[in-house]
Amino acid sequence: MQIRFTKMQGAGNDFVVLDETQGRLGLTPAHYRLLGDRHFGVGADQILTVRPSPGPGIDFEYVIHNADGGEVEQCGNGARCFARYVRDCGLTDKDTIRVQTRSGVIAPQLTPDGRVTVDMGCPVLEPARVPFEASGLQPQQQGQGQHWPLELGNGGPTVMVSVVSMGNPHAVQIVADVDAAPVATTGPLIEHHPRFPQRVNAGYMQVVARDHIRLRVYERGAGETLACGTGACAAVVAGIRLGLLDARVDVDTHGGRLSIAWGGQPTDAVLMTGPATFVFQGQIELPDTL
Ligand SMILES: N[C@H](CCC[C@H](N)C(=O)O)C(=O)O
Repeated sequence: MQIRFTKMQGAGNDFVVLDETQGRLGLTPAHYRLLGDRHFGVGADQILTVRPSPGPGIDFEYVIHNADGGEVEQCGNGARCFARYVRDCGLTDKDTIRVQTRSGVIAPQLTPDGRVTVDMGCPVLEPARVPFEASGLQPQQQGQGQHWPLELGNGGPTVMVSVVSMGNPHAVQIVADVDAAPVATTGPLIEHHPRFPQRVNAGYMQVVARDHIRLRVYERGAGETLACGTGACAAVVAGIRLGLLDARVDVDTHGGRLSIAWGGQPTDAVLMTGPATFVFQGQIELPDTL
């Protein structure tokens, strides 16, 4: 079957965007893996699918699959590209759209400077709802936040992580220098750690100032990406709760800068602002069955 797609990127986190507003494509996890494959397919960190509104007050449905083919709850950089896509393709003329995701409704807003601001909703801070199995662990309390000891097994190190969900799970650790952080070795160990029954995105945050961090993320189902929007949100929420950051923070990633704002209360929404860029359109021949 021939599939038309649009390639987009947000701060270097790259996506294949599929349009199912006129009907379902009927893809399987193996199809999503092939689309994400950088040698045998198009290549992307995630595959984003646009679907029609599921009901009143909602403009679209937004479905996200990681490069490993698994469907996930949320993707922040993808939300900005989603908004850019539906506007540029004429699927909407709104500046602010309401989008149903697996983890709730988010509201991307196209801004005059060409960036996109997304109300990402409220963070989830209770460990059990991240989900993180904390039984038998004693956290180190710091400010309003906690550092949880995570033994990486096989004689590996014990790292201290803060756990936050933005609809998807994040484990954030503070490092002195992100460039020296062992992302490639400890990232997979954290992603697959048994205390995260849904696996987890592993964030490495260097605090530069109270309004500026550097961040790398080893993403669940995709490996290290050039930027992670929900990871930036989770890192800023963790840093504010630990008393290390103020309410507005610039997050520098290898792919570009994201700006995050959070008021500090669990009922406050996290606002993420960043770029959303069209790269190219194309079509690909996929096997009918995979
Ligand atoms: N890998 C993530 C999904 C994509 C998140 C990231 N690309 C973003 O911009 O938020 C997960 O499995 O939860």
